[in-house]
Amino acid sequence: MSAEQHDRTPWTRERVLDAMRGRLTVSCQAYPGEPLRDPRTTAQMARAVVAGGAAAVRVQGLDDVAAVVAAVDVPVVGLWKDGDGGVFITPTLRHAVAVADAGAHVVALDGTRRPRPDGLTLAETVARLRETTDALVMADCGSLDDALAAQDAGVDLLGTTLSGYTGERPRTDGPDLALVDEMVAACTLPVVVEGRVHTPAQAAEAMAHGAFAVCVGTAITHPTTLTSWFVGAVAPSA
Ligand SMILES: CC(=O)N[C@H](C=O)[C@@H](O)[C@H](O)[C@H](O)COP(=O)(O)O
Repeated sequence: MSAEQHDRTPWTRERVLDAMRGRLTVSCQAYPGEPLRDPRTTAQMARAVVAGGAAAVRVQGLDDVAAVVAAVDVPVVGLWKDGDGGVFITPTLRHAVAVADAGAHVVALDGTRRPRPDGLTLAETVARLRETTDALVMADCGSLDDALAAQDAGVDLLGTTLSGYTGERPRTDGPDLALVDEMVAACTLPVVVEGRVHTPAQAAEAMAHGAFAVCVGTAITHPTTLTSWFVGAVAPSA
């Protein structure tokens, strides 16, 4: 089906989970000031990764979420990054509602135990969000304690997204498979392995560790970083 011929079947909770289960989600993000930072470009990138077999896409920013929802027929995991330190991934209820209103099928938000800027708990945020939307909620976690608390708070999916970025876990070279093991053993919710999955072998390893799905960003959609890897290899001292 082309992007012009949209499948209008609603993305129910079960349909979203079925689409993502055991498959690859690709994060399509360009950061402020970067050459590819444009919702139209993000939508083209999303179409490109779906053409390659991505089962879902993860997208940052309200305009980008809306553009991508209109461009592809796979679930869109939306988020709104605000700030660059502390709690910055969809940090407040207001951000989460806006992401859902932009059309995201899954709202990804900070799923850590840190205080949120609006003073709400994660449980309060999830409960209030559910009053306005049927979108699923993905908690971006940085540790097992985050994941257990997020599960208690009522989210639908747990991500390892923030492992290595909150001070609770080391920033491993590849995905934090030790955390994956802990989360798969201790949590009942689906675990999305996200963060520093840089090779197909690492993605396969994450699945073998019990991941519900794997989400890859940089290694597929961030050419500036990819280029720097090669630059460093070709001319290590440049
Ligand atoms: C920590 C943080 O801000 N993570 C962000 C979350 O949306 C993105 O910058 C990452 O690109 C995404 O999680 C995918 O991870 P990776 O690009 O490592 O495959």
